[in-house]
Amino acid sequence: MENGADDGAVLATLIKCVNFAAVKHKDQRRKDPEQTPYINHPIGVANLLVEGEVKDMAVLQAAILHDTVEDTDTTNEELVMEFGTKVAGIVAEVTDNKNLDKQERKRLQIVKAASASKEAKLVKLGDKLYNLRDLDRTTPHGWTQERVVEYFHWAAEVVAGCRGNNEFLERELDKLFVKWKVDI
Ligand SMILES: Nc1nc2c(ncn2[C@@H]2O[C@H](COP(=O)(O)OP(=O)(O)O)[C@@H](OP(=O)(O)OP(=O)(O)O)[C@H]2O)c(=O)[nH]1
Ligand SMILES: [Mn+2]
Repeated sequence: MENGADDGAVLATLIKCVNFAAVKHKDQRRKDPEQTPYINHPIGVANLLVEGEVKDMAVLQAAILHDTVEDTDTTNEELVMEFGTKVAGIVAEVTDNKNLDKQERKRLQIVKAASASKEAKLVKLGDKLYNLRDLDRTTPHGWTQERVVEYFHWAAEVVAGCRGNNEFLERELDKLFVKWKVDI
């Protein structure tokens, strides 16, 4: 069956989004021993949401863009201009304030998760699932086993505030929490 004009527009929007994130993250690598290109992470988070049958385009776009403001020179205004207020708003909700010290940033993620929008909670669930699967697969460069275990426990607290939004993502997260003996 031939694709309709609407399908073309949806695809064009998603490709623009992937390209924007790829350009912004172009010099970044993951912390795994293989130094995987960073862009694999945001694309992978969006792909987890697709596996979880998330259909909301704004959520999928926000997933692809979710680390651009936190980790690159991208501004919220730029996202508003390029992708609109809804997508930019979701990204803003999942963006840590890097001016705060790390402990405070981590504490705020737990506090803010519970009152976040459903859209932001979905991105958070995908982000945490991707990062925990990564930690389950391999240890980032320079991380001790204790730091990995701590991340699992902290992530479970953030995930607690995001529950009730996606059965697939929450089930996959729970499998990892059970494996790593984290109380849920
Ligand atoms: N597990 C894992 N994480 C990696 C790797 N490479 C980069 N990261 C990123 O590191 C962050 C988690 O490391 P932390 O030490 O807790 O955070 P920090 O980078 O902000 O200091 C995640 O950021 P984030 O996506 O913004 O999420 P989060 O900080 O909200 O958890 C994750 O995407 C890797 O190889 N494995
Ligand atoms: Mn992320």
